[in-house]
Amino acid sequence: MSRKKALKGKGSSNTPSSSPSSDKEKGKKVLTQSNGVVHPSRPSLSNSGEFYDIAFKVMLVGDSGVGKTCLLVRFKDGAFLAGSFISTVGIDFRNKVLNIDGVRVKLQIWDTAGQERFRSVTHAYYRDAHALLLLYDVTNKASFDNIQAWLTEIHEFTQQNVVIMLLGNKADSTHERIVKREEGEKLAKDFGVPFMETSAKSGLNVELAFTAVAKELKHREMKEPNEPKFQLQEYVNKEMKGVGCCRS
Ligand SMILES: Nc1nc2c(ncn2[C@@H]2O[C@H](COP(=O)(O)OP(=O)(O)OP(=O)(O)O)[C@@H](O)[C@H]2O)c(=O)[nH]1
Ligand SMILES: [Mg+2]
Repeated sequence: MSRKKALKGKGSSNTPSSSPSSDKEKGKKVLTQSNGVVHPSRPSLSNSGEFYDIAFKVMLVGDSGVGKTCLLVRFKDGAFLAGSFISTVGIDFRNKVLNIDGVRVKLQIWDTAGQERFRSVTHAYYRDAHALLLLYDVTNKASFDNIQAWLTEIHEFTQQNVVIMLLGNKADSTHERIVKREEGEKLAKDFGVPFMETSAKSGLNVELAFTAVAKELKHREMKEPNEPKFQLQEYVNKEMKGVGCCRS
């Protein structure tokens, strides 16, 4: 399999037409399959010095304030955006290349605005997504109660085989916690999606959330005929850290 340049750093867009087609715009040959998975045609080096073998689009969704932007910044830069809350306007993306079992997987991660008024912008991006991380805030009951509505919306606008993972974020907020971990687990079980708690603040399980999704996507795309199916929830259960434990 050949390799290709990862898109440069941070991007932002308010229209799907300016979604990450920059590889094509730069005149480089990119093989895009019908499901939108990108297998680049020849090697190249990104500005950050990273090659990749295969690329996927991942979206962060959930109510405003649940911590989507912070989760992405923690994953990409290893930092926490403390201080005043700046709500995302429209949609924005960042890239990160992960080494999954020797394969360089580029995740193009779309950070959406949780506010209702941007919902139609977000809908336009759903159909290209290979995976969604759906977040609620363990200190905000409304954000948890809205998960069912989010899932309905996701199923309406995404590809049928999209990977969905439910994340209960802000797990570091022990005193402010309203939603118990067991409630998150039950909801996820009811809807048949994998689940874990995360904290963009402490870093708890942040790397794992993205790695698990990347593993699932990579396995789906590159599975050998007699290789067993990757068990996402089993992998998460094995690797997951609990609150009060160590950093991810
Ligand atoms: N304690 C704690 N606070 C967090 C965590 N993640 C985010 N926050 C705080 O929650 C607020 C909202 O975080 P954002 O990441 O901006 O929320 P968002 O989901 O991107 O919101 P929108 O862009 O409006 O959709 C900020 O004040 C963050 O500092 C976390 O894991 N723990
Ligand atoms: Mg945001």
